[in-house]
Amino acid sequence: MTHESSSCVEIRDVIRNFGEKIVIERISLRVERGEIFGLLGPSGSGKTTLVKMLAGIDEATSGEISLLGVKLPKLAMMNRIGYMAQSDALYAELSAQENLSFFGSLFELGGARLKERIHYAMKLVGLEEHLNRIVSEYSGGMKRRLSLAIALLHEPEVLILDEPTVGIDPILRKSIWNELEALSAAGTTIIVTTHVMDEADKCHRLGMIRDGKLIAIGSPTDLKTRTGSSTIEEAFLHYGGERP
Ligand SMILES: Nc1ncnc2c1ncn2[C@@H]1O[C@H](COP(=O)(O)OP(=O)(O)OP(=O)(O)O)[C@@H](O)[C@H]1O
Repeated sequence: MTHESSSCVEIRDVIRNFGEKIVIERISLRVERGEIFGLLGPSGSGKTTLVKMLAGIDEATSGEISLLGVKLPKLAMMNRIGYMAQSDALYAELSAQENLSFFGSLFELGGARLKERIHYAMKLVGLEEHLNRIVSEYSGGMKRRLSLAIALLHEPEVLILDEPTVGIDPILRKSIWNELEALSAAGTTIIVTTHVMDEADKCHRLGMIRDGKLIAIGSPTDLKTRTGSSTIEEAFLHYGGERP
C-alpha cells in the first residue's frame, strides 16, 4: 500500500525482541526526504538492529516501518535503498571491479551506465587506482570504502550507512561527508549511525538511542541548546541521565 507523505521514513511503535531480550523498545520517528539523519548511541544500544529494519533485511516484532510510503519489508524497495552494513559483504577472491559489476548487475546496471557509476563511486571513496586489485589484498579501511561505493552504485533514493567511516582517515572522511551533503542537497535521504561526535554534528537531525529507547531527537544545535551543553557528547550524557 502506498500513500502520499513528505516523510521518507516513518517508524511507528517499533519493538524488536530477540527471544526474551527487548533490543528496540517502542521507537517512533520520522525522517524527512533529503535529510541527513544520524543515529547516535553507545555500542549495543540498538542502532544496527534499527537500521537493518529500515533496510528491509530484518523485521520488527511489532509496529510498522514505511519507507517512501511503502510498508517494509518489501523486496521491490531494495532497488531504492543503498545499504552499507557494519561488516563488509564483499567477495574477497574477486577484484573490486568484479565486486562492483556483480552488485551492479543485481540492480540491473550494465554497459556505459555501470562504467560511469563505478567511476563516480570509486573516485568518491578514493579507490580509483585500486579498481583491479583483488579485495583480499585490501586493508580494512579500503574494504569499508569499497562497501560504501557499492551502496552508492545504483543511485539509491535512500542511503542507510552503518558506521560508514570507521577505519577511514580524516581527509577522506571529510571528502565523503562533503559528498553526502551534496547528495542530500540533491534529494537523497541519508540515515547514518555513528559514534563519532564531529560526524553527529554534521547531521541535520539526530536521534539519540540508549538501551533500545529513543532518548532525544532534534538538530545538533537544538539538542545542545536544550541541555545547555557545548558539545553533542555532553548533550547525550545529559539525556542519558549521567549528568544532573
Ligand atoms: N540476532 C541477534 N540475536 C540476539 N541478540 C541480538 C541480535 N542482534 C543484536 N542483538 C543484541 O541487540 C543489542 C543491540 O545490538 P546492535 O548491534 O543493534 O547495537 P549497536 O547500537 O549497533 O552497537 P554497535 O555500535 O556496537 O554496533 C545487543 O545487546 C546485541 O547483543
